Amino acid sequence: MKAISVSNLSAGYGNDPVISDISFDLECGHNLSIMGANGSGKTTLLRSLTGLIGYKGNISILGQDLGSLKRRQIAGMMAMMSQLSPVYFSYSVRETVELGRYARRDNERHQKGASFLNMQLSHQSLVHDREVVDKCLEMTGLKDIEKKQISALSGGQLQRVFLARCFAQETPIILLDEPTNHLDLKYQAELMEHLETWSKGETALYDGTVVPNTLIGVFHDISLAVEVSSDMIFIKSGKVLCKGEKDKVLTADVLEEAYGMDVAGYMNRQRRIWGTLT
Ligand SMILES: Nc1ncnc2c1ncn2[C@@H]1O[C@H](COP(=O)(O)OP(=O)(O)OP(=O)(O)O)[C@@H](O)[C@H]1O
Repeated sequence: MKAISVSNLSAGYGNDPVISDISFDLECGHNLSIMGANGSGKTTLLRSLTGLIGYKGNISILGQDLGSLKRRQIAGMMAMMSQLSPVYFSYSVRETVELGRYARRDNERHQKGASFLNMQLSHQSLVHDREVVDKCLEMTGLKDIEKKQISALSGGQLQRVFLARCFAQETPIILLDEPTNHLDLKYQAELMEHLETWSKGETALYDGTVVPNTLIGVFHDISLAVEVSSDMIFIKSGKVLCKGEKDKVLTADVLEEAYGMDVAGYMNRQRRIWGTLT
C-alpha cells in the first residue's frame, strides 16, 4: 500500500504558489527525506501533506483522498511535528504529551458509534493511554520533568515534548520538520536510533488495520537524512529537482544544484577535521 501519493501538487500562502508541479509516491514502510536550501518550500510541502494549508492537485493518504478526510481521520493516520513556534499557553509536560492521545480516542469513539456508553473511556483504554504516554516520556528523557510547565522549558526540552506528543498519537505515518533542531548530541543520537527502530515497525490504525510505519522528514543535516531514509526528494525553488531511492539520487551534482555550493567538498573537509579526533 502507498503511504502517500501526490500528483501535480501546488500550494502556498497567497495567490502565487510556493511549491508547484510536485508528484511522488511513497510506499508504506519507506522513509522519505525532503531536502533543499532555505526557503525552497520543504515545510510548505510538509504542511500541504497534512491538509494544513490549501493545495491544488491530488494527495492521497493510505489510499484515501486527503480532501475527503475529516481532521480527526487525518490525525488518526499521521502525526506532524513542526518547527518550534512560541508557546502561548501553559500545560505540564505530561499534559502536553497526553494531548497526542486525543485523536486516537476520538476516532475509536466514532468507530464504535457515539452512544453514551461508548463515549465513556474504558478502563483498558485509559491504562493503554497511560502506558503510551509513559513510554514516550521515557523515550524522550522527559519523565523527570513531566510535571514542569512547558512555558518554563529550554528549546531542546520543548522540542522533545513535541516529539513525544507526536509519537503518543500512535500513527503509522509521522512527519517531522527538522526534528533534531535544538537537541544536544545525546538526544540527537537517541532520536535517530528511535526513528530507525520505529520505522522498522508497524502500527494498527484505530480500525485495527496494521500498517508498516512510514517516516517523512525535513532534514538540514545530510548525514542524518542518509542515516534515516530510504528515499529522498530534493526541492529547488518549489519544484522537484530530483527524487527516488537514496542511493540513486544522492550525488555530488544533485547536492551542488540543490544547495548552490560544493557540498561534497564541504563534507570531505568535515571528514578531514573529524578524522583526526582521538
Ligand atoms: N506562513 C507563510 N506566509 C507566507 N509565506 C510563507 C509562509 N511560510 C513560508 N512562506 C514562504 O514560502 C517560501 C518557502 O518557505 P518554507 O518554509 O516552505 O521553506 P523551507 O524550505 O522549509 O525553508 P527553511 O529551510 O528555511 O526552513 C519562503 O519564501 C517563505 O517566505
